[in-house]
Amino acid sequence: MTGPVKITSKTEVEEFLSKYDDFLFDCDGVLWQGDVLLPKVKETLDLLRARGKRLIFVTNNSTKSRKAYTKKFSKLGIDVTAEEIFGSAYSAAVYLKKVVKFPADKKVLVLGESGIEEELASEGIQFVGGTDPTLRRDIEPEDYDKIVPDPSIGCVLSGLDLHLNYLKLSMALMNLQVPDTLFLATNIDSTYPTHGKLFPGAGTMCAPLVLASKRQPISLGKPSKAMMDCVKAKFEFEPTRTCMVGDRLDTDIRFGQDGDLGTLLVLTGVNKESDILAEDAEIVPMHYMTKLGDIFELLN
Ligand SMILES: O=C(O)[C@H](O)[C@H](O)COP(=O)(O)O
Ligand SMILES: [Mg+2]
Repeated sequence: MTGPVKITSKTEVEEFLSKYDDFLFDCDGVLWQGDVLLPKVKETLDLLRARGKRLIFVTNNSTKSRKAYTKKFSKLGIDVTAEEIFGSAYSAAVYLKKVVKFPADKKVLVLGESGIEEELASEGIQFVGGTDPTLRRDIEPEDYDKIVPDPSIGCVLSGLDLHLNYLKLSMALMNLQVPDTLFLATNIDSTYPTHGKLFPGAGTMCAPLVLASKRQPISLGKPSKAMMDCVKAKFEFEPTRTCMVGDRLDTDIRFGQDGDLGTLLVLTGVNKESDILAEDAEIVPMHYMTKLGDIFELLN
């Protein structure tokens, strides 16, 4: 197996760029950490666009809808349309609408933020939970009798929820104990890279439910085939001329490999150089570089 090629020179960047027409960019840990753009990201994206490359943004972060992401990009000085963004909240909403054909008289119980709510609403799917402020409280003694399976709930959908609590977990578990209730996750990332550290990821929201319900969710984020099928259907790119750029081996790089794309790992997020150079490394990208901005810096 040829080892990963580290891109460190102008010649290597030119050779790398000549292989691809389309680039799928992961966001957290590649473009930014939290709300801070990583070095020379804007310059790199502008350079790729100037060379006629197509840019698509594929994020597992379900806290924002595609529309909300366009605002985040704009605040960071980068013009991106909602059509160029494909988030796990959108992936889950499309899956419920188009694959599950979720009944109009049923609701989704959401453990997550507004991104999930907005994408479900855009597909005409009813939901409860999510950012509902009445659920952001301790469980009270009188709740135990009130929390029962709700026949109007057809699905429990979990994502990165910055307001998780015992009350919401209890409501979700009651409904997951009904076998017909669908158990979905926007993604199951173990950690969330921000502020130079690793915080609990979306996977830690559904983990308690997996343990308690003895059920596994269907995950609609990277590296799921469901997400790749959706992205391929929407953008119709040529896999061998498309590169997935990510910071996480078990989501981004796996996603690219399973989709027969080229892969580039950047070391500004979850995984480090030692993870791919280790003898027992299971997932190894084709290429890697210290940060995405190296593309701009090495060419200038
Ligand atoms: O826990 C999460 O949801 C993920 O860490 C995070 O959102 C990943 O986002 P991405 O790197 O796919 O943009
Ligand atoms: Mg990432």
